Amino acid sequence: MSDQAKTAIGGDTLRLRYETIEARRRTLLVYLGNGVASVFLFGFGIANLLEDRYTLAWFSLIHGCITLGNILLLRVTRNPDWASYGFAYGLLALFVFLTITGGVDHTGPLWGYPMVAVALSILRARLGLAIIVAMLCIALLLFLAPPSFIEVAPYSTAFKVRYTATFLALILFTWLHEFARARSQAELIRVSAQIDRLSQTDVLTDLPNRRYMLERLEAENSRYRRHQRPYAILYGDVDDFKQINDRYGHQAGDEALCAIAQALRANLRQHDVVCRWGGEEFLVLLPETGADIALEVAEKLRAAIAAVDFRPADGAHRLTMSFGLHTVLCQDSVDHFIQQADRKLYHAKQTGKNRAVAELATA
Ligand SMILES: Nc1nc2c(ncn2[C@@H]2O[C@H](COP(=O)(O)OP(=O)(O)OP(=O)(O)O)[C@@H](O)[C@H]2O)c(=O)[nH]1
Repeated sequence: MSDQAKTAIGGDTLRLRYETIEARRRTLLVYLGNGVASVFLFGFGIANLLEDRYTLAWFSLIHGCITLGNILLLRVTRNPDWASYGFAYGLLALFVFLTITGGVDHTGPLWGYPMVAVALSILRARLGLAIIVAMLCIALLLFLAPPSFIEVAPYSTAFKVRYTATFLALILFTWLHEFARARSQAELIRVSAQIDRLSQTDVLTDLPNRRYMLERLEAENSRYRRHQRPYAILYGDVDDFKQINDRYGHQAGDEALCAIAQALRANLRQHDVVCRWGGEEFLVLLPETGADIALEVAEKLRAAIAAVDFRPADGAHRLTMSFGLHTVLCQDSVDHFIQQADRKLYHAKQTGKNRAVAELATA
């Protein structure tokens, strides 16, 4: 298949689709994560205020404001990345604070565990893992810091050792999970792209098939509705193809179709699309092309097919092809335009074959 068709049919489209879904999922999670964090932080803040724990209270309330700010930022920028950075900062700051003060009855660092899950589901995998590793490093530094440098809640040595070990295990399993998930996701995209490509490709000629062409035609037709830029459809049919099958066999017929497909592809621009429409019929879409150029292209293709050096087993056969071409200059359905091209093709067959017909006689 041509490079042009490969990029269109290949994994890029699927990857793009996947990234759009992923961006939507992240936006939703950033809203949700910041929303839940705001509720918790304001709740903690008020509870701590009522119990006269002012440092904890103000810290919670300030970070509650930061998470609310993240929600506003996301609404304004529509970019989940900025709000994610704000959220990552909030998580880290909250973790540092809870570890230093010990929270309620020295249970503060335990909030690190749910934070791991939250960081991974809301932040991108790489940023999420970086935040988790940063949390562990911060916890270690605070556990080891001399009291003269910073006063940290008095955790027992047994707690520090077990906390570090369990946090390390959590990081390891989280990383393994993330690694396996990323790999299977990449594989899924690859296989889906392959299936997508196969479902839109003609097995014999490796050209795009009718299904793919119909999608492209619909897209081109909607573009016409928006911008009124003309486009052209060439309907090509190999002349006396039955004779090739009858004289040289079906295999030679298949080879002729492949040679024709190659010649058509080689004589079109990068953004034109050619497909095997069915049997010995081919359809060409010429985007943003007026009637004069379309006729020139049809003539060029006709001449290119006539010049194909096709030599079946014990003989030589001159391949020729007839074309009906229709330039879209008004709004109607794709089916209607194909029918118009088909009528002109019929006329080309009736008037001697090996020709391109752009207009039907009005008389
Ligand atoms: N080898 C081969 N033959 C095919 C394939 N698809 C369709 N055909 C044959 O193509 C032939 C088309 O014959 P017709 O519709 O009579 O057309 P034609 O002989 O080209 O005559 P005109 O269109 O009037 O020039 C039929 O014999 C089909 O069996 C294919 O994939 N491989």
